[in-house]
Amino acid sequence: MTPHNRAKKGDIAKIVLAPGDPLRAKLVAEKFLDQSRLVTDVRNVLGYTGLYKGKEVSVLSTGMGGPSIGIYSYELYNEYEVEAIIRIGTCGGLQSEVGVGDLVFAMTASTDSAWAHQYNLKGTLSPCCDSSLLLSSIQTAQDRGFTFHAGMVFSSDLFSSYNALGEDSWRQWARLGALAQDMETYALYSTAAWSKKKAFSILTMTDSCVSKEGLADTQRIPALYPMIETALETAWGML
Ligand SMILES: O=P(O)(O)O[C@H]1O[C@H](CO)[C@@H](O)[C@H]1O
Ligand SMILES: O=c1cc[nH]c(=O)[nH]1
Repeated sequence: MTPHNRAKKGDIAKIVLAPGDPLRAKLVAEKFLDQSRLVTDVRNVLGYTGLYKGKEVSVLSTGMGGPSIGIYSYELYNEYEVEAIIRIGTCGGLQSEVGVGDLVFAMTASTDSAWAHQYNLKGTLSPCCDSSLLLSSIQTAQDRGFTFHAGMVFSSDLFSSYNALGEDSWRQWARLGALAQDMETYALYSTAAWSKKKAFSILTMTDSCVSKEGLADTQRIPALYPMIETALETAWGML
């Protein structure tokens, strides 16, 4: 147990899917896992463990932003002996070729946050995903015909659609190739590197900063299924 997680040590599987939204964790548990059970609900941050095709997988929400996923992922890796975390998040699209509903595989993350200052580096940290999780997800997406893009994402402390920098704050990151903007991948990959564990972010593009298109409320949940299926297949292959 930790101040943020009441699960006991053996209650959490070696691989954890990590959405920001607690209700997305509940959805994964109820719709995609067999025999799922709630293992933590501290602060209403929901965590479940169940079976996917006979193998044990957990899903734990991480809240929004680097500091929040930083706490949950640090505890999972270092207190619960979790080997790999696969984030299943939404993102803002920063390139015209990334369509609404497409998957974005984050090979690396850039950031405007001071997250890496804690490591006392004399330079800039560019954390990357685990290559085996990336390759496995590419295979699943190809097999199932899911449209995906793999490359750099921009993890911001600011929500992409509105912040004091103005609605064009994302453009320079896009100019340098960022596919999408989320808020957690940089902190997750850094925490995995520090903990000597694996991480991978699979994102669904729900709101395009380029075209201003987005998913309607009724489309939001089913649009996340390809991401969830890809993450579960990838987890299953690692177990
Ligand atoms: O859908 P989730 O996983 O929460 O991810 C995205 O959505 C939130 C912003 O709406 C941020 O957490 C961002 O990274
Ligand atoms: O960070 C995010 C997440 C979803 N949609 C956005 O526009 N930004």
